[in-house]
Amino acid sequence: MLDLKFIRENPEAVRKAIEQKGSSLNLDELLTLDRQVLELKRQTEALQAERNANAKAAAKATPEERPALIERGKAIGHQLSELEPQLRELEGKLKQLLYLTPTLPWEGAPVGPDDSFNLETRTHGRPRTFLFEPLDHVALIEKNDWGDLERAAKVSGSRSYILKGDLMLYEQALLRFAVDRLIAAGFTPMSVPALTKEEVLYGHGQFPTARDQVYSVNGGEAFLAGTAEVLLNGLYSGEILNQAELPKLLAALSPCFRSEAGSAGKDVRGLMRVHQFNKVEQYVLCRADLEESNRLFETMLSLSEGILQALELPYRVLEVSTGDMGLGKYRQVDLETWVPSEGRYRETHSCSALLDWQARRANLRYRDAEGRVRYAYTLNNTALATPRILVMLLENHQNEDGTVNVPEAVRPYFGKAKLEAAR
Ligand SMILES: Nc1ncnc2c1ncn2[C@@H]1O[C@H](COS(=O)(=O)NC(=O)[C@@H](N)CO)[C@@H](O)[C@H]1O
Repeated sequence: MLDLKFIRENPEAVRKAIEQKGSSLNLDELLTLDRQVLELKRQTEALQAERNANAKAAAKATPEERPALIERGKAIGHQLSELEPQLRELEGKLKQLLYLTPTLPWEGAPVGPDDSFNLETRTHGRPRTFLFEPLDHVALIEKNDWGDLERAAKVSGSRSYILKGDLMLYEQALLRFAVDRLIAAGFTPMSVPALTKEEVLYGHGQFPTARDQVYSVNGGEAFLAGTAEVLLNGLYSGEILNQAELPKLLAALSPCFRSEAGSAGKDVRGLMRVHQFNKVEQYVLCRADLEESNRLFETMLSLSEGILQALELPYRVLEVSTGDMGLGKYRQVDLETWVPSEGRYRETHSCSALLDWQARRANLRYRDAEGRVRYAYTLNNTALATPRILVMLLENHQNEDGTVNVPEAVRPYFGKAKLEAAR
C-alpha cells in the first residue's frame, strides 16, 4: 500500500500507475474518503478538546455554574458517540482502498497489460541439439520408474506427484545445493511453515486480491501459503528494527501450496504446475533506500542466474511488464528455462522489488541513523523450486539410454554423476 501523504501530493502519478497496472481502484473515491476522514477527525478532535476544557471548567465551577457545564459535557459526549463510529467506518473503507494502491513501477518496466509485453533482455546458453529423439520428463520418469504420477492422482488428486529412487534423492540434493549457494552469499538458512494467518496474507499482499489461489484450513481458521515469502514478510511485523541489523537476508525452504485456480487445462501433465511443491526462497528486508534495494535486487538475481548456470541449463531473462508484475512491484525480472519437449522457455524464477508497499501492509519498520522510525523496503526471489526445475533438468540432460546426467556442481550433493533406473 502507498503512503496517503504521497497519494495526496502525487495523484496523477498514482493514477498513471493504476492505469499501467490495470488496477480497478477508483482513486477519486479514495481521495474523497480521505477528505471525509480528515474532516471527521478534525471535528471529533475539536469536540474532545472542548469536552476536556469543559470538564476542567466544571471541576472549578461554582454550584450555580456547574449544572450548565455538566449538560454541555453530556451534549458533547452525545455528539462524539455519533461521530466516532462514523469515523471508524470511513477509516475502514479507506484502508480497504489503500490495500489496492499500486507501487509506481520503475521507468524501465515495459508498459503493457500482460505478459505478452514482457521483454527478453538476454539469454544464457543455447538449447541442446539432440542426436536422438529425446523423451519428455513424464516418459523419462515412466521409463526409469522415478515416480508414480498415476497413484499420486489416486491418493492426492490432480496436479500431484510422487518421486521415487534417484529422482526423489535428486530433488533433496537440489534443494540443499540451492540453500548452500545462498548461505555462501550471506543468507541465513531457515525452514518455515506453510500454515499461516489471514493478517499475514494481507501483510504480504496475497490478500485481498488473490484469495482464490490460497487453500484455507478449517474454514479459514488457517491458510496454506503459496510461498515462504508470505511468512518471511510477516516475521518482523510490528517490531522496530535497528538500521544496523539490516539488510535481513533470509533463505527459506518451505512446502508451497497453490490452488492454481484459473489454470484449468494448463500443464496438466507431469511436474510443471502442481498444488504442492518445494521452494528455496530468497527474502530481503532492507533500509528504505532505492540504491540499496537496486543493489540487493541485482545480488538476488545473479544468485539465481548462478544456480541455473551451475545446473547447466539454457535460460533467458525477462523484464516483466507493468500489467504482469502485479500491484506491489516496483520491478520484477523473471528467469525462464528451456523445456526441450515444449520447444520454449518456461518460468522457473521470479525476482521482485516492492519498495515499502509490503512494509506498510505488514508494519515492517526500523529506526534509521538519525533516529527516525521508517518503513523498510522488501524484495524476494526464487532460488530454486522443485519439482518444476526437474522438468528442465531431466529433459536437457538426458542420455539416449534414458539415464540423466547430474551437473558437476550438484554431484557432491547427489553422490553420483547420473540418475539411473531403479535396479
Ligand atoms: N503450481 C506450481 N507448481 C510448481 N512450481 C510452481 C508453481 N507455482 C510457482 N512455481 C514455481 O515457483 C516459482 C516462484 O513462484 S512465483 O509465484 O513466481 N514467485 C514467488 O513465489 C516469489 N516468492 C519468488 O519465489 C515459479 O517461478 C515456479 O518455478
